[in-house]
Amino acid sequence: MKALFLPEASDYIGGSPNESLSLCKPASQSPFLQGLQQEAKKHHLPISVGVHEPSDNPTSKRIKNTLLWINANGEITHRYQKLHLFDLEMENGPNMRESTTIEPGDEILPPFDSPVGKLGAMICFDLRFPEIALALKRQKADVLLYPSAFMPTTGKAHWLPLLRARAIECTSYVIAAAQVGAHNEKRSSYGHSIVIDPWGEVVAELGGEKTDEPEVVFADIDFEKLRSVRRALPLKRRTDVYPEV
Ligand SMILES: O=C(O)CNC(=O)[C@H](CS)NC(=O)CCC(=O)C(=O)O
Repeated sequence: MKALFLPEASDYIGGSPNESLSLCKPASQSPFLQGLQQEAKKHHLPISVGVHEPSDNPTSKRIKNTLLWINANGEITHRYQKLHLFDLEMENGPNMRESTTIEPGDEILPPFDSPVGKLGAMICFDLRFPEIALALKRQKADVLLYPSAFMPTTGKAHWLPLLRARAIECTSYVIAAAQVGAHNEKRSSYGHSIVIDPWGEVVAELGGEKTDEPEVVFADIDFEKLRSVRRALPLKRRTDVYPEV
């Protein structure tokens, strides 16, 4: 059983807020998504993909940043809308204001079954908020998804330790497919797509030498490993002392 995991914003990364808005299409009118749906069906391969989608409010000047699950019949069966938006203001750049173009979601998508385990959906900047990962783990997620387009500056400093921490503290697999290289004059992404096991060990990663080229990496999800780590390290929370998330 296999599944394909693609990054955040796999449809496009705009060079400006206006470009991002103007390129946005509903799923039913997106040639990119329709292509993926056909391929999913043809190869019987479920696909997780991050895209942009229009707001439900037709007068909104913002769009949604979503993660879609396309099942092996080519149908979109799950949709998570990014909760935390990336606003960054460093003294000498880079700056980023995702909240000007993106409308935040307001719910956690309950983990859902897939051929590669029960999946918990998050997107990129959500990685910095352990509460959402812990809530998904509590709802029985086996695998945490962080499709991303991390910035090179923050990526170098934070990508790996944050992802390993989420895997270790949730005793869960982490799959983080990431955008890589230059998108336009202003934007480029850190890359380093990675799969981490529930013990915190990196089982597959991209990056290495040619960090700027698109690549694919394969990894196995070992359910016996998942069970044995959780058995050995039960992490019983003191929700009598602090609130459960
Ligand atoms: O803009 C798009 O179309 C796609 N979305 C993104 O690239 C988003 C928002 S700008 N990137 C991040 O959240 C990076 C977070 C990050 O780098 C960090 O947390 O350090």
